[in-house]
Amino acid sequence: MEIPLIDFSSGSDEELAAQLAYAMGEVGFMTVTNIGIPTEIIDAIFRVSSQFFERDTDYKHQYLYRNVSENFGYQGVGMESLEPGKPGDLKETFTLRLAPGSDLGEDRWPSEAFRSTAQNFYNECLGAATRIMRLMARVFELPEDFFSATVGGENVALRLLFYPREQQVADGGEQLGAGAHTDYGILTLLFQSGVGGLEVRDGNGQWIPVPSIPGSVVINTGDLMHRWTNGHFRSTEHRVKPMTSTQDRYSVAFFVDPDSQTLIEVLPQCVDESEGVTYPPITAGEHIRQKLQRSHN
Ligand SMILES: O=C(O)CCC(=O)C(=O)O
Ligand SMILES: [Fe+2]
Repeated sequence: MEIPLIDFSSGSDEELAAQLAYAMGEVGFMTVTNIGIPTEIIDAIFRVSSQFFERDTDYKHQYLYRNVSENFGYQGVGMESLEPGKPGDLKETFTLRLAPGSDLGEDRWPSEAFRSTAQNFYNECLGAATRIMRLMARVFELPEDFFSATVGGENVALRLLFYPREQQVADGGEQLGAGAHTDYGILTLLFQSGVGGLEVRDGNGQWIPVPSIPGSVVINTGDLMHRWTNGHFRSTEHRVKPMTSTQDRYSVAFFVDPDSQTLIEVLPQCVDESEGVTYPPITAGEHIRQKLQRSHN
């Protein structure tokens, strides 16, 4: 299995939609270049991220994550297991749900520069994600804003991720940087800083590395897209290997999920008589709540 590479600066919308349909239908992941997010904005979020994670534990603990309904704040190594039941992930994170519209107090943000950089980056990512969602709607011959109209922002989250170097791996190799999981919502944009470690699982259960290509963004579809399309778009399992070498790894993820009240029902055009409807309807809120709970126990 190869991760398809798609250049968004060339081709008509129809051609891009066809490439996207192939990538999401066969792999569930693609690497995209020229999505239109300015390099300075990407560089700035990585700068803010490393400045934060380099601080000491006492400092970072001032901004601790409190609960899954806020879905906001800092988590240290071991505080989350993306693969439920496994030892905690060897990563640190700063999660920012609804970065621009957040009504959490000033004291929850490390600095004004952190806040404005995160908000700028969030807005750019939302623009890029909207373009992708419109192409996805085209694939299923839906009105252009069918998917994007469900994304008001209440379940959209930006996440800064830091995988510190030289980790001691517990339980005979069971512990990972990020445990094997599928993402929850419509799609995820993932930016990597040049250090590899992300892997996706192919149909034979083999783990395939996703290279970190400078200037590119990795995009994958999540569970709710999988359900909506009756499995036509994949929600592919992925994980991050633990950083046991002398290199730190940074990444930034932007999760695009529908508003809680959105009822995710299999699209009629995705049902053919032989397969029937595979998934019962579920609200986006219920699905996201279940997944967040499972990884934060
Ligand atoms: O850090 C990465 O490369 C992937 C992180 C990830 O898959 C996630 O947070 O959902
Ligand atoms: Fe993920």
